[in-house]
Amino acid sequence: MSNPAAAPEVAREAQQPPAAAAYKLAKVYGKGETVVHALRGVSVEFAEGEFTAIMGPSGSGKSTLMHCLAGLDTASFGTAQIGSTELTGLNDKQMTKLRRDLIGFVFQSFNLVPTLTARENITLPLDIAGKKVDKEWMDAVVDRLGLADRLGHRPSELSGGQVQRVACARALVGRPQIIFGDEPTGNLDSRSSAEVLSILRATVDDFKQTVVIVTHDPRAASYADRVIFLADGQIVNDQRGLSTDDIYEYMKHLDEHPPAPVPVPDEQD
Ligand SMILES: Nc1ncnc2c1ncn2[C@@H]1O[C@H](COP(=O)(O)OP(=O)(O)OP(=O)(O)O)[C@@H](O)[C@H]1O
Repeated sequence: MSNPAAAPEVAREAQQPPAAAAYKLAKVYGKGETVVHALRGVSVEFAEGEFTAIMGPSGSGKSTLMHCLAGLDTASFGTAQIGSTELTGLNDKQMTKLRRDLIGFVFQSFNLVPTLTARENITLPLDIAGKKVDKEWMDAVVDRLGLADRLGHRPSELSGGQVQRVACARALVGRPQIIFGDEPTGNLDSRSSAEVLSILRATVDDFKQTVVIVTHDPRAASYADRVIFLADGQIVNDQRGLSTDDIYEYMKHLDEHPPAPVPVPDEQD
């Protein structure tokens, strides 16, 4: 549902349209006594060619924000955009095409197809879209993620970390305009985590792709150019160039001093 009052209010970060944006995005679950305001009117733009990490305490709305931005969930109020396309205006078919053409996903819940090999899973989105696989890039991604000798294996023959790296390769291989990751290193050991994060970093630095991840891990967030902190469905801090220690300290501060909830847009109107 689109809210006509949801005019963009955030300052444009760059001359070109943002790779993704939310304007006064609100998400309400349930009603009456069980109502949950998962997002309380969040406005944020993600500039092209930037790596952003979204952090915040459990239940602060990180996944909800990412799912609304990626067209996997719909907002109760406000708008979400990919490039200049407003997602609320799209039908199912248009949404599927937009997700397929422009977005790469590294979500833990996005399972691989069990009957396909790792290689087939990685190229599946391109095969479906009828696009050619860039072999050089595919080899680089697969090498970097340590999957070269696992390409013929099916998901059941891979470890959890390898499955997650295959999902990461699948998201990267088509060089989508924007990559969303929900805890992309959640199940990985520190070495595999570093590989996944450094390849995400490289897609931003070398190919000017846009990456947005949700993470609980300050070390993972420190790979990002920008860290957005959510608490109780609102953005409470938005900074660039933070170190692991800075992020850790701010998360501690958030736990100790949770901000007061802001009124949600439907209450304001
Ligand atoms: N389908 C749903 N029905 C009801 N409430 C929901 C639903 N999905 C999420 N919520 C609630 O919305 C709030 C935000 O959830 P969300 O998953 O976005 O938080 P999160 O910051 O990603 O949390 P975590 O770090 O624990 O994954 C939480 O209070 C959650 O319980």
